[in-house]
Amino acid sequence: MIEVTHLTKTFKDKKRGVVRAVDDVSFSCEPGKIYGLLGANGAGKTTTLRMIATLLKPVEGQAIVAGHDVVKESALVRAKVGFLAASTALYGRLTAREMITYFGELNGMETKAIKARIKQLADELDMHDFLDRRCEKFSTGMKQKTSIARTLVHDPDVMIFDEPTLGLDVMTARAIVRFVRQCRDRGKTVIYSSHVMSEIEKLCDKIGIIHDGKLVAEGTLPELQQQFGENDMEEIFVKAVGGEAALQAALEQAEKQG
Ligand SMILES: Nc1ncnc2c1ncn2[C@@H]1O[C@H](COP(=O)(O)OP(=O)(O)OP(=O)(O)O)[C@@H](O)[C@H]1O
Repeated sequence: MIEVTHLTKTFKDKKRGVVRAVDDVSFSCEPGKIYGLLGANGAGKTTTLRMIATLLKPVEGQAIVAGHDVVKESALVRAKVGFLAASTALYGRLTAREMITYFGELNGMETKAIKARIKQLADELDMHDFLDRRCEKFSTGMKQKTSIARTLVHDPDVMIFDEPTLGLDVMTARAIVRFVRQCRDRGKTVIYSSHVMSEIEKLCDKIGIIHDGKLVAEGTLPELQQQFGENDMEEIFVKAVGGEAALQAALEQAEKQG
């Protein structure tokens, strides 16, 4: 279970002054459900997820993850969370199996449990062909699958995926979406961030639209369709963020920041 209340994060930026990257965001996600966080570049998705995963401290508000406070009980939260970030890195000289094993050991797992878990992950993510090859020669898709496996080797209750299909071909993206669905079906609490509308639409039980640090709309797909009087997720999204001009302005701002 994840319960986020009034979560806020500010950054001091030389050019822009104080940036409210995440501004009074509240939402919750139950076990066996996928919460989709949808937002344009710079909307505040990664900052929100980094706070939930204990990598950043909120300036206000609270996040309770698997029963523990992310600030006061960060070690307990970390043991229960797997966070796949865009920056999740691999050591090129290790094979995928060595890499996953290493992270299993870091998580205090026993050899037998690691072996069984690698087999399960390799089956689910279709990794057997490259498990014993070095990561340095991997395609983007192979790297991403290995990153997912090493992030989730300890089979955490809470799984956070930050734009997991970014830059992947259709087949690899589909394999990853299928895998995320399996995690949900096994009772995991899943947060999935993306700016790919179709993925969010198909995958998520509840959708939160984040814009300029604020959660501007939330609901199941039918609820959002009813609220905005639109069937198409893209139209819902554009309406929720205040129209095309507001979206364009936010994207230009994000581009300037690089
Ligand atoms: N360390 C930082 N210092 C200053 N500003 C930051 C920092 N990290 C994030 N920001 C700013 O906070 C805002 C939200 O960024 P964030 O990375 O959370 O957005 P995002 O929705 O994940 O975007 P993207 O899809 O581009 O990854 C942006 O304005 C960004 O420039």
